[in-house]
Amino acid sequence: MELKRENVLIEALPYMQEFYDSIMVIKVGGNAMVSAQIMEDIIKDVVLLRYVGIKPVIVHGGGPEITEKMERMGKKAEFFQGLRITDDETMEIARMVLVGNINTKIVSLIGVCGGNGIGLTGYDGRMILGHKQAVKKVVINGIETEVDIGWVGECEVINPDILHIVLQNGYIPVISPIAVDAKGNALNINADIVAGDIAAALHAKKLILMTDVSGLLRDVNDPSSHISRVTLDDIDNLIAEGIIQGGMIPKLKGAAVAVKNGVERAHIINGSVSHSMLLELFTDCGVGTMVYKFKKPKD
Ligand SMILES: Nc1ncnc2c1ncn2[C@@H]1O[C@H](COP(=O)(O)OP(=O)(O)O)[C@@H](O)[C@H]1O
Ligand SMILES: CC(=O)N[C@@H](CCC(=O)OP(=O)(O)O)C(=O)O
Repeated sequence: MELKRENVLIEALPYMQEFYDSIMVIKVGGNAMVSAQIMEDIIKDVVLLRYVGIKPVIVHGGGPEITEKMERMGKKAEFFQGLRITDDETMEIARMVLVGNINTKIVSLIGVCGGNGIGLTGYDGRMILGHKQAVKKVVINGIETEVDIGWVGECEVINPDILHIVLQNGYIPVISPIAVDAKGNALNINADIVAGDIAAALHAKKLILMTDVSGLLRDVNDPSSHISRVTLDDIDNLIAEGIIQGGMIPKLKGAAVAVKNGVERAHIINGSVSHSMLLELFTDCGVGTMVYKFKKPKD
């Protein structure tokens, strides 16, 4: 049956009413930013949200770009449990790529699409205060070894004041996942974790995590094994069963922090499919995986 255009628009009305004036934190992963066209489509959607009275906040990643830049500079990217081992030089490269390149590009695109973006890092307004993660202990061949993952941080405090100021004035904040420690050192934090913490601190209505898969899959190689809903209680089991792996772990952890702290729902969606965010937010058929706190709502 052909869906009439006017029906699509009218289906959006109750959602627009519900979301009016609410804050939504949108995390755009490096893997979602697959092409200039996709990037533009994502930003157009964000600007549309602003024009229908929603207050979007973007947190961006850029892991693949950091790796590419490191390799071009003759440096091997190494990870420990999904976190980039970040020595002095890697921190410099990460800041160059995240702040100097990706953040500026997103802010510029927002302008081109008719919105007002403003680029921020954890330094601005002392927004993301953190500390270096402790040295990790691992057992290799039966011998306990210490692994220092360098300038990788953990959020301690989020000061959302600067975000409220810019949101109140109609800007779309664009946040790089860089925190600052008490001595002023920069810290590299996974962008999903930053997005979860920011959504919690802002008491956002929703956290939307955009990546390159259509949400959580029971079998990562089988797109038909899509899981459309998970509760907070499901997450630990799915990690323990090995179903949630690699880059999906920080996403679910970020989603869990947000939802535990009052964000109504978190959604993991495929950002590399054009306008997936509009479908998730404004139509009756969601397209990703929804993370929520309590028992499953009725189908
Ligand atoms: N159960 C799972 N369902 C879907 N994706 C998974 C799952 N477990 C691991 N993944 C991996 O997580 C990746 C997304 O995380 P990541 O590469 O960090 O993306 P981003 O750069 O968007 O943050 C997927 O491309 C997929 O390979
Ligand atoms: C500590 C750590 O691993 N930080 C990440 C920050 C960027 C990020 O999270 O990017 P994606 O969202 O594209 O994965 C990194 O250096 O890759």
